[in-house]
Amino acid sequence: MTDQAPAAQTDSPEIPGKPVSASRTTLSHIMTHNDTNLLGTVHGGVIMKLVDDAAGAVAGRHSGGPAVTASMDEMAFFEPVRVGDLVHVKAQVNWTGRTSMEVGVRVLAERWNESTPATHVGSAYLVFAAVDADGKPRRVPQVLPETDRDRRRYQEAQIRRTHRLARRRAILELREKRAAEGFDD
Ligand SMILES: CC(=O)SCCNC(=O)CCNC(=O)[C@H](O)C(C)(C)COP(=O)(O)OP(=O)(O)OC[C@H]1O[C@@H](n2cnc3c(N)ncnc32)[C@H](O)[C@@H]1OP(=O)(O)O
Repeated sequence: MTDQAPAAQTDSPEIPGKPVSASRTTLSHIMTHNDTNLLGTVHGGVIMKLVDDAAGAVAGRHSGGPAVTASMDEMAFFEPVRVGDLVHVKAQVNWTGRTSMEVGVRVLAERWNESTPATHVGSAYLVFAAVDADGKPRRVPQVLPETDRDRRRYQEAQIRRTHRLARRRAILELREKRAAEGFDD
């Protein structure tokens, strides 16, 4: 079940859809001692910055202009990243709404000077809103999934979207109810 049909599909036929592959991007970076936390492994915040950078590039490419991070959820770290790891941050648009896009990101790490298989060290889902020159949301092209994997990711993103909206609505309703009961918290 979805909360709505993507608006690009229904009320903005003048914007042609774009395939997932048109904006898919990989950002790669070698981790150094500047990137470590107090435990000596790479700081999660350093990885999150790369994730936001890669996702922002994808959102800008897909929407054809500026896009801002609206939310980042389900950032998961599976394995520690170490100094000397070559980190690849792979990002693609999973889903589009009227003015927002969900970008899925996979983080892989391999030793910078060894040809061993890369390890999947993290994943994240971010929502970006495309904005105009005044910072107001603007319409985005509908994303066109091309492979079975793209289609699965699109369907999973719709489920996350439904849950994000339901969670936001439930919290707003609770706050309104408490305010009506006289709570000032
Ligand atoms: C790349 C960077 O580093 S940017 C820096 C960090 N980010 C920012 O500064 C963004 C600050 N926030 C904002 O400017 C605004 O809140 C915006 C543009 C994200 C949203 O503006 P609003 O006036 O709330 O617009 P609106 O409610 O229409 O939301 C726009 C779209 O974003 C989606 N959205 C807004 N907030 C969220 C959220 N917290 N989580 C998920 N989606 C969201 C909406 O569902 C809507 O999508 P749709 O049109 O596809 O249905």
